[in-house]
Amino acid sequence: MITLSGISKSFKVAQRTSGVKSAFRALFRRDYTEVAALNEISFDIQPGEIVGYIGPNGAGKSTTIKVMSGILVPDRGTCSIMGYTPWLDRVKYVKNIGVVFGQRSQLWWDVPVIDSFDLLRDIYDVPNDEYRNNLRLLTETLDLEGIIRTPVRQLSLGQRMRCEIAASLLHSPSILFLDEPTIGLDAVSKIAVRQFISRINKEKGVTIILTTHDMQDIEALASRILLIGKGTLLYDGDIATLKEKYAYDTTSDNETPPSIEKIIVRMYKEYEIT
Ligand SMILES: Nc1ncnc2c1ncn2[C@@H]1O[C@H](COP(=O)(O)OP(=O)(O)OP(=O)(O)O)[C@@H](O)[C@H]1O
Repeated sequence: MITLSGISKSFKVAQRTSGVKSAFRALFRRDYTEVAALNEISFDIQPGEIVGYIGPNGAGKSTTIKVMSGILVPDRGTCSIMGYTPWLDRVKYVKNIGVVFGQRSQLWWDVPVIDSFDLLRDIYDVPNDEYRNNLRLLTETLDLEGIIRTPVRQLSLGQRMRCEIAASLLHSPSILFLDEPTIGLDAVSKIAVRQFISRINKEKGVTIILTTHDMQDIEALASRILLIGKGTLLYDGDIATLKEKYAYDTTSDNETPPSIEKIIVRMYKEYEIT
């Protein structure tokens, strides 16, 4: 369903130094450095999987999600998702995917949530019956009834995040990219979001790629993880195997068996990516 092969992406970043002299010089000459965000990333994801995409800050997770959702064009490599190349077939492709960036909103700030939903229905050209059914189901399961007529800017983070997730699913996508969907949520909201993600995966077979720094998200949802560090894919395998491998590892502390959080910290150290 998803195949990435040798995806590389770098960014050209203007060097800025402080001081009036440097600012003046920068008007005429800019120095650039290149940041290699992704280096030959390859993996396959099958329909119905929930994959945890993890790695430390700046590892390249969001860049990968942006490439997979067609927002960024890689420098090299191929990406085929449901037969589409995301950045080439954007218009047709986006009907098949939902994307949630925990740190950004796809909802219009000043209007009631329902107006954003209606707009998304028009953008994605969702048939009326399908839209009504999805809206009803999402309103019930994500408990949106009391907030759907409120402007987005008046919502709490947890309320907004539930609306963001609903917004990403109104057009019944087969694939959902979740980039830090539980960031900043309280314990109750986190559990509610996790339960919902698990439910749409089980009941609707939605394939989910989840980036998160919250290892409890991973523990609760993913059976497979992809570990990325400094733009390179370092581990691709199931969590059960990792747990077996580290089952009797008591080097970091006395926790036996170690939690997934401890295992990941250990892996970050082993791969020298912290
Ligand atoms: N638009 C951009 N311009 C320049 N550099 C960028 C840009 N976007 C990302 N980068 C750089 O690419 C690298 C990977 O960034 P990315 O956002 O993919 O990391 P991440 O794994 O999602 O990190 P985090 O966990 O902190 O969100 C970082 O070094 C970052 O500074």
